[in-house]
Amino acid sequence: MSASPPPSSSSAPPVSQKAFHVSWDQFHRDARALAWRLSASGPFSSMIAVTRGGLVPAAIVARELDLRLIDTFCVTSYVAEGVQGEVTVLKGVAAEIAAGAGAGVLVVDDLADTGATVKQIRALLPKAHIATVYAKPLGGPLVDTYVTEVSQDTWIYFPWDLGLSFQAPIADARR
Ligand SMILES: O=P(O)(O)OC[C@H]1O[C@H](OP(=O)(O)OP(=O)(O)O)[C@H](O)[C@@H]1O
Ligand SMILES: O=c1[nH]c(=O)c2nc[nH]c2[nH]1
Ligand SMILES: [Mg+2]
Repeated sequence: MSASPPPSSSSAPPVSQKAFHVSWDQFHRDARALAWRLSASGPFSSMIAVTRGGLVPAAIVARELDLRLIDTFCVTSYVAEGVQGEVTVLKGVAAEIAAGAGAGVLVVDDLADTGATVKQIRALLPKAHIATVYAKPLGGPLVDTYVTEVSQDTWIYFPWDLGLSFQAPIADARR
């Protein structure tokens, strides 16, 4: 799968140079690995999935940790690949879950990049346990648990954003 170079913008974080393509199988394994790590933390009474990317790992982690009370925190910030706009909260969390500043609440997202999204969640729920599958150096220190770190100049391509496509033989590039 080839990656088109991301667009640049003066307000954007460092333009990604590298591409990390994640298959469904790999994502499932990494989300399970996150659940294994989280099983040593907690216990958690409820979960918050950070939409949209957090919905997929949240389902996998909830299944592994037998969590059934799940809310969403609906937020968006990236307007295009590598181009971050304002972090906009479209929907907060239910009062009963937010009660107690998030104590006993597990928050799950697919990744922490600049950490802007995690900062929003931390401000709302300072006692929550925030977990992501992947993290970049700026976001990783703000997260309580993650599985794999990639460099800041790597763009992660998630399986729900990918499709199968023809690959030209390597020899073609040398002609
Ligand atoms: O650490 P940050 O720089 O805040 O970036 C990480 C966030 O960006 C992406 O979400 P996005 O806002 O693009 O929305 P999506 O989940 O709907 O794709 C990703 O799913 C994280 O939630
Ligand atoms: O698909 C994505 N890959 C990334 O690396 C990333 N960083 C922020 N938002 C992102 N979305
Ligand atoms: Mg997201």
